[in-house]
Amino acid sequence: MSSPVVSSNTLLGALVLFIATYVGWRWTNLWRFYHTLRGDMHLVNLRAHQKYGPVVRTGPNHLDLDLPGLIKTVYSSDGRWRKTDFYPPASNVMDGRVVDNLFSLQDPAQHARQKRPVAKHYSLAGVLSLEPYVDETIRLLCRMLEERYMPARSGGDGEGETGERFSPGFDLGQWIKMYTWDVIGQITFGKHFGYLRAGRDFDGHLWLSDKGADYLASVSQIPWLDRLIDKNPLFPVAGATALLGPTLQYLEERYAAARDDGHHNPHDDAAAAATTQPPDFLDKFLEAQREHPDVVDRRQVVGYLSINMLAGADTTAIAIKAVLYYALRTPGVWPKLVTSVRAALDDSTAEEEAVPSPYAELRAANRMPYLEAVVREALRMHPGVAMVLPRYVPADGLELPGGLGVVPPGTSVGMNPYVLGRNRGVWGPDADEFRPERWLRYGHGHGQKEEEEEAEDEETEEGYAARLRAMNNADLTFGAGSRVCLGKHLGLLQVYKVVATLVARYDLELVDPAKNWWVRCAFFLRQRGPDVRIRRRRRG
Ligand code: HEM
Repeated sequence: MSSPVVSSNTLLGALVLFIATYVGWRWTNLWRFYHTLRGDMHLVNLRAHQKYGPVVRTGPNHLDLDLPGLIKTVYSSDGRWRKTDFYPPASNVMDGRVVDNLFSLQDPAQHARQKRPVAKHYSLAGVLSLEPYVDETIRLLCRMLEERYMPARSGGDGEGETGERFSPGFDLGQWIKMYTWDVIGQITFGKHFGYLRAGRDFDGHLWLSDKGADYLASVSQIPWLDRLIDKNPLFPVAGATALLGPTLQYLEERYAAARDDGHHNPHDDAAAAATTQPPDFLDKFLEAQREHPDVVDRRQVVGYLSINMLAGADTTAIAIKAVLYYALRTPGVWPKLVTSVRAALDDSTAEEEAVPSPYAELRAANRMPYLEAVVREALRMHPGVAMVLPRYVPADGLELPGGLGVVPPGTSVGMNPYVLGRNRGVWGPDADEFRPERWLRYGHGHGQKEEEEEAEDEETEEGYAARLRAMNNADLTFGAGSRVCLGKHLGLLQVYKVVATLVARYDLELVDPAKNWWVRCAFFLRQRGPDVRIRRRRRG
């Protein structure tokens, strides 16, 4: 649905209608600030919609919408729906100057200019070139888990064919977080940060990234606060900028290495021939600097690097943890996932040092439809980003459906992926249930609502395509339009490969299936856990 052209008189009338219609009045941005500090904004948004309907006022100039039909309008690619002042706090300060990044930029022209030199590196083809880095990190994750929780095979103690018991319980989620951070270090700088090897957050950076998210999510509700704190030119108090510390350090190291011996510089033919490592993101960004000197300077390279850290590691960890948590605790799902993944993969995946087949091969051939369904369902139930993604209404206003009125230009409107994921109009009365089958074709061996419905309830191909389209159209997990997530392919590659590897190699169970996990919404919907027990896969 596109926005209608509205005359100024109509707009005045619309404004009155607007004021009269909306419930859930909020005269100050402070309550959003408060709930962001509390970490329950996703639930507050959801309950508000359950109580007041699809349009809720959440501040003097803010409207929160639960209208999937408007996603294509509000998150369009036409450059008219600008990101609001919510975003600039995510910029960093370097050498006393504010450095914008692809996430924080508001101006569409500047954003397009900054995105052009690097977009191809985040395409599926670009990301596949980084797959060896992901594989290497998955191997390291497995090695560390085995050393710590599955020491040498004992055999013959009556505990099954491999003779192995389940380990004591531990927080697998923390290992997943260390895995995604090490992947980001590896693909960005060609070097793990070292969390997996250390088995802990040895430099406090993972903790710092959580605190950075807490800071950003809350000051972004009252953006001038950030200008007093992080962006204060006189007395800066590090906010988002603190996250840049390790990035700058690695950047300096890599600049120095490139200067000293040309190591791993893809433009140095001798060095390129001597290394089997594919170029990492820093190589690619430095190449962008050479190719587009008018757009990319050294600060810009830091902007690109910082976004990988800021947007790429925690979101991916959240997704993987959600997949494991929901699949393990929902009756019937884990055994089905295990059967389908193990059937699709070569048995050698369970062996030492192995990771599943190339990502493109697995997904293109749709060899693991149930894993695909589980991932999509986990992202619906627990999206990595669970706050409203706000945009300014452009000059011609926004007509709401169902006679709800016209929203005046300049109003901040947006939708929350978490709320959209529970919209009963799209997902049905079981929207709160984790049911991967909803992503599959009913009646084809894996997709029926109830087993007994299978025979009479075969879904046609067209029917399934239409249903899938409706679900895809309501999905804001990765944002949409010109500001859609740049790292979607990269994130999903990491999710699929690590989950498939864990399922293929190990038996897993939750320590306490009845226990709900700890969740906190600070833009990212981060969790603690899942706490699991693990053992090597049993044969037979
Ligand atoms: C499963 C993992 C991920 C999820 C769920 C996710 C989610 C999102 C969402 C919802 C947005 C839109 C935010 C908005 O409109 O306010 C976004 C933007 C973005 N994401 Fe991701 N993300 C993931 C992984 C990644 C990775 C791995 C990277 C890069 C290494 C990345 C880089 C970005 C960037 C650069 C943007 C801003 C795009 C722009 O405005 O042009 N993301 N992400």
